[in-house]
Amino acid sequence: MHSVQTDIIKQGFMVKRSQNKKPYTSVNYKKRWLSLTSRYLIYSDNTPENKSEIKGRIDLQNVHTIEVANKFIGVKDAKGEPFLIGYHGDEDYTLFLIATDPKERSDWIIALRTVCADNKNVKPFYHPVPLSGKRWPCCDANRNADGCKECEVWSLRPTNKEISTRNKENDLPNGSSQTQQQQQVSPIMPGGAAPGTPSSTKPKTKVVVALFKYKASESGDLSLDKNQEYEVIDDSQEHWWKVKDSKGNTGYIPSNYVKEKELLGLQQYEWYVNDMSRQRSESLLKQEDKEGCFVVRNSSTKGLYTLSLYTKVQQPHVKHYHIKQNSRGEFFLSEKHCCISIPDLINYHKHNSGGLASRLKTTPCDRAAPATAGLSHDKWEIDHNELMLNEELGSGQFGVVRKGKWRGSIEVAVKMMKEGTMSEDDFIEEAKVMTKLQHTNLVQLYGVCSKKRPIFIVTEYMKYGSLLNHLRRYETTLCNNRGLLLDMCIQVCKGMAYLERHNYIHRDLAARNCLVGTENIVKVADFGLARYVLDDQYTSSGGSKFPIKWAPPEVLNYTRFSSKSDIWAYGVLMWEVFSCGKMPYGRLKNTEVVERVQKGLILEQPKACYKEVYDVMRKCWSHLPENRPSFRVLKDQLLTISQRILVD
Ligand SMILES: Nc1ncnc2c1ncn2[C@@H]1O[C@H](COP(=O)(O)OP(=O)(O)OP(=O)(O)O)[C@@H](O)[C@H]1O
Ligand SMILES: [Zn+2]
Repeated sequence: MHSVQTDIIKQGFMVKRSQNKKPYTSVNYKKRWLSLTSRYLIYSDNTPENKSEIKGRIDLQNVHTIEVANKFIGVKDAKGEPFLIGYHGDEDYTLFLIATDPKERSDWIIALRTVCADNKNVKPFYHPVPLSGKRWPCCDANRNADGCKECEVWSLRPTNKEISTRNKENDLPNGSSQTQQQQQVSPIMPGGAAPGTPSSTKPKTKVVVALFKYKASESGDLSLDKNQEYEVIDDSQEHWWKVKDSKGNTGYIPSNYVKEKELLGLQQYEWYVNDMSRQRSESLLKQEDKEGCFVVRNSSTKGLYTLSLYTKVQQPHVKHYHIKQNSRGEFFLSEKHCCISIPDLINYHKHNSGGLASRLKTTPCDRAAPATAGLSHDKWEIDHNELMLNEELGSGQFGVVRKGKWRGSIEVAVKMMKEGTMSEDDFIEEAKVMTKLQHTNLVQLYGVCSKKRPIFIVTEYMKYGSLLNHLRRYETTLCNNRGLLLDMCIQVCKGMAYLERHNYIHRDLAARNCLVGTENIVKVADFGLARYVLDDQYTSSGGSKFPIKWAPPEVLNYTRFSSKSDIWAYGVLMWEVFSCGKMPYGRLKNTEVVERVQKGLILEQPKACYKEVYDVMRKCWSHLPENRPSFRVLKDQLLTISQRILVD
């Protein structure tokens, strides 16, 4: 029997996966009684009343990851909703638990994250499935590889409704008479399941809410109405889930258009824009140009929020306010007006400016929905006849790029590949994989038209064209806004960190291969394409079209590409950004550049560049690849620099 009953925050039965601390012992799943205290997560073989024996416990101080796991965590027909807890012991361990339904899972996750809220060394990435042998099946990386999936921000605040329906006793076993010490529940402290739900209730299905409208294009797809709820039938594939609407219709929908209802948090509000940077929020609000227009975004300090507000008083500008919390956990912008939740606080300031530059009046409207991973479920071959081709957007090595529309509704860019420029069959095979790469800062590949020649590559359309042209066109305004330049670099870094996490090498990263869209979004394009080019003027480092000025010594000498050669190119890209589109090494000939690089001479610090940012570039140009940072590390460093330079 354990004796820490006084401090129980949450308890209940769950299925626990054996932890396989020794390799090659067989995996088992056992029903366990879990007790969460402020210090430990304890698992026993039974309830304390029925003579329980403690089987193990985790010291919560060591927890670094608390995330939803993939449905299939190694057992064929596991029912329920898995999640995982990563923690340090003498090694790094992951505990997989399976809750009966989505609500119970999210209650456990929120309760655990609340207890662990102040933990140090919380990890930014994780693998959503157990290690298999020496590899991670999710990303096929080896066991030491960093996670392939981004962790959620831990400070998911429950809504008011959740707070009021909270009941601390409902997770106790039926008929239990034990008294619990009242846990110290601050208003933001999440609690257990809804009142009166014994832990043996029927598993509830996962319900998602549509964040965007979606129009089904194939018969197997389902349209989404914004804010409507859908029941999830099959979420075993990453990007397309099968769901059921309220009328009983079923079909596939893009998973990035919905969010699990239980985890919705602030995302149900129009004004919440998630991870948008300070610079991008300014672009968005200025574009909208309405007094009192505002958004709430994640601040650059993880777990905090910032209100960005547009006002024309005196002159049009955007003000940024940290949303602070007092010792009681209440939120405020000015200390006189504290509210129990962020939505309440926003509501308050809709009626009272309460010290802000303006009352909160409107939010930006008609924001574009994100690109989907392919144009429909399991679709990457696109019918030529369904593409309407319009004006030319530009042309490159491979041929002409034209703006187009798919089935009269979705704007796309169509790259018409000059015949004989690429090994087509290999590329078409690869395109299946590439449509599955999905990130805010990557230009989405929708698919290919490969049944006729020339083949078309169909991608997301980006309104402002290549980053290089954009930098040159807006040189005067951009070079006075160094914060925006740094933000562009950070956006590219995020896209590249995603590729790095998926062991995907770009091979031709440069400002000309990034594209700019609305709200100053920057995305990386043409990743991996270089492998399929047949022209050896382009592929061999001695060739006249080879991107020598973006290549590190090991590529020049041995054509050795890696994520670290992408890092070198990224340093050059940063240089391009901060010099507003200048040609690296000016008019030096390729042979002269090679000589310089071999001697260890590097590009000079551009005028508009911060010293700290130039230091980062120099690290990217370390002669030995292993001395260069990774994109994952770089991203954090750049965010820290941006935080220091601009008061958020
Ligand atoms: N998805 C897109 N949306 C909008 N414009 C695009 C898109 N893709 C390409 N463009 C435009 O077409 C131009 C040519 O693109 P392309 O990728 O073929 O060549 P490039 O990148 O300039 O050169 P290279 O082929 O040597 O890499 C770009 O500079 C850009 O202006
Ligand atoms: Zn993985």
